[in-house]
Amino acid sequence: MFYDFDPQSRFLLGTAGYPSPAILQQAIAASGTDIITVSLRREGAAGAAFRELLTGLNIRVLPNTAGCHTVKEAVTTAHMARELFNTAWIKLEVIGHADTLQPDPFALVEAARILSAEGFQVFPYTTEDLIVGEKLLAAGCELLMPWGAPIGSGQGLRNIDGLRAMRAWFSDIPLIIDAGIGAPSQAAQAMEMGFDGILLNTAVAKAGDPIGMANAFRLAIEAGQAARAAGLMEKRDMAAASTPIFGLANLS
Ligand SMILES: CC(=O)[C@@H](O)[C@H](O)COP(=O)(O)O
Repeated sequence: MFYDFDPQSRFLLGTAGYPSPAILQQAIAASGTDIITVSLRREGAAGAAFRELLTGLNIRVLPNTAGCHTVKEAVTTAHMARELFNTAWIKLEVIGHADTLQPDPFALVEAARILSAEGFQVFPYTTEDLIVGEKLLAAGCELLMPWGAPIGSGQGLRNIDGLRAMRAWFSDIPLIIDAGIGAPSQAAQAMEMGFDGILLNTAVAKAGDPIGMANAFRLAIEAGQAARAAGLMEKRDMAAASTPIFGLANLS
């Protein structure tokens, strides 16, 4: 569950930077997503146009505070988002570093505390840091969104060990990988590791064929989820014959 919502799809899609609104609309349909995220600061007053684009699609909007660098900016943007989209959901981004777009953990926790106390259901974009994760939960968040890699980098899961530790540490908390996913195989890998969802934008929006790529990510995320559910084999250091020798005909 992501707060009060149990989505069918574990693919959360960003809506920025598509070649056209029509391609965005078709990419959303091809992704099979139940949740799209929209940037208030980038879309500005385009809320009405956005709602129109979603007509007929059974999709929940997760507004985000992309581009915010301070607690005040993020909180103000969240207030605007609530008005515009009539939702208590907010994907909270408070960027601390212009080059890496790394979240500012101190401002993030503070903004999460303020917004949670105001009744928002906060989806915090964070790192794989366990202590920051603990603080975000204490601030009122019910899920965490660790980065795979810096936004727009397409590097995939850059700190596998850190993410694995996070998955183990927060075993009962929904964890959604957010940002830095560049290829469907990386999304499948995260789902195989037991993450609960994947949020991405650039890899689809900037693909040669965004609709085809949205479909490819849908398949990969479903495959990773199914593989996890089916029980992946343990890795071994040594070979283990896959064909049993018991019952072999004696040819000597
Ligand atoms: C759209 C959005 O919310 C981004 O800030 C998000 O983090 C996606 O990152 P990528 O563009 O790297 O997929």
